[in-house]
Amino acid sequence: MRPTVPFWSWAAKRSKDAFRKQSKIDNYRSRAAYKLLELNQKHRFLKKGYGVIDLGFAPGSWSQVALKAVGTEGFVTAVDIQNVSPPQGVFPVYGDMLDPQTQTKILEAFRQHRQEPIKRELVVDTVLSDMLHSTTGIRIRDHAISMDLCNSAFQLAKTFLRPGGFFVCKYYMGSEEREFQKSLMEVFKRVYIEKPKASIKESREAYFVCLGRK
Ligand SMILES: C[S@@+](CC[C@H](N)C(=O)[O-])C[C@H]1O[C@@H](n2cnc3c(N)ncnc32)[C@H](O)[C@@H]1O
Repeated sequence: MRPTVPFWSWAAKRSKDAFRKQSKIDNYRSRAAYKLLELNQKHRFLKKGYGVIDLGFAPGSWSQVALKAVGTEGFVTAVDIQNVSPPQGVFPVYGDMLDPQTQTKILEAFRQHRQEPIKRELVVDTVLSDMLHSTTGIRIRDHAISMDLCNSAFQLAKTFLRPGGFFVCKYYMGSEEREFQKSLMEVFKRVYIEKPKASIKESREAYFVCLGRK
């Protein structure tokens, strides 16, 4: 019988395959869904009616989780460099987040998709980034590319987030993370580093969870 505690609190003790199997049962596009579910259960950055930008959405399990959490009154705009169909109800923007033009594309997408006054279009509640490049195995290089992705997500968060808003950002551990964390702390009231249970222990990924944009 399924225990009543959250799935990820017992699955991690079994095997990483437990998350993959469960994602098939729960109809998530990948096991990454459980990372977001766990982070959100702890920090509550996805709520009914929220507007969310999901960076690096493909294949789409974070968008699925976000869409369910925000409901029909909220919206999810999802960005990826890959041309993957998003989950139904999620509005896609295709582009490279390292290209400054992509931010303009996102703004355009808001204009087309949301028929509201321009003032509202610039304000979202939560920016998620699960972006990661194909890692090379060379730690310094993988860390440097990841920090570039984090910085592009942070720039976007500063442009689009309302005061009090939230920013969740995956990074590949390395020497520049402290400096990046300091920049986050200038913009957000609280900044946490998290390693959710569905994240493979040996992997060097972790997440900044930033609460309360100043
Ligand atoms: C780990 S996957 C994200 C998984 C996703 N959160 C989910 O739940 O299905 C990382 C994604 O980041 C995207 N990505 C990597 N570099 C990018 C870039 N420069 N611009 C936009 N997306 C990028 C990749 O294409 C990939 O789809």
